[in-house]
Amino acid sequence: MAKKTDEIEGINFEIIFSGRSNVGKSSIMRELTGKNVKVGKRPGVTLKPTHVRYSDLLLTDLPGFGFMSGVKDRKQDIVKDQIVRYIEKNAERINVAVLVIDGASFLEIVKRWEERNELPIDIEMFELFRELGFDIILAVNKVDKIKSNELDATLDQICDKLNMLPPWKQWLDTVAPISAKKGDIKTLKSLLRQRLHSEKRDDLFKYF
Ligand SMILES: Nc1nc2c(ncn2[C@@H]2O[C@H](COP(=O)(O)OP(=O)(O)OP(=O)(O)O)[C@@H](O)[C@H]2O)c(=O)[nH]1
Ligand SMILES: [Mg+2]
Repeated sequence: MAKKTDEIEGINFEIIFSGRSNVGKSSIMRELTGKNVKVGKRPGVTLKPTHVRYSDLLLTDLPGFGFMSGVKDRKQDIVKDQIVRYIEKNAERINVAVLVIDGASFLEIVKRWEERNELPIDIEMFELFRELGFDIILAVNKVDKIKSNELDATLDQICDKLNMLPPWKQWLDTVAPISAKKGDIKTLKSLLRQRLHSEKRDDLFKYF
């Protein structure tokens, strides 16, 4: 089982997985590590930061932002505060932030928020990660739900919303289209390895 502890000593490299509820953060952690991280059909499965540790490397699966089924609004706000507190408290040791989105519903959800004149929460988080100086990877998950002839255009529009000038292929260092469910996360793995390599931590490659 993955650990659920708040105080963890001796970590030199931390990678966080963050994003809206139900986008597949825990599925990615499970695929990446082979550990029995809890995943679920409804939003709001992960309610506390959940860790997988290898040596001095920590992978952290965060609870999701936003709607969670069967969870009260107030509780959602508490969870959101917890996430932001976790991120701010550990900002110094966090090297990489993987922002996970559901590629099949992202544009629709962003449109809904924009129609209400609100800043979509994913975009708010992306900006927070930038401000904190994290190296950001955008994992566009659930691409199995996007028609293959629409994939490039969808990825272009997603980049545009996050202030990355399209075409998305200019952002191959940042954007990883994946499908955790299909077990296809190789673009993400390769970006993570790139980050480990640039920190001279090739010794950690063996873990994924
Ligand atoms: N079609 C498809 N479904 C996926 C993919 N990845 C995950 N899912 C499904 O999405 C649902 C949510 O997955 P989780 O991994 O629990 O999502 P999460 O982001 O950890 O959710 P919270 O913990 O609630 O924030 C599950 O039903 C998964 O099977 C994918 O690549 N494609
Ligand atoms: Mg989860």
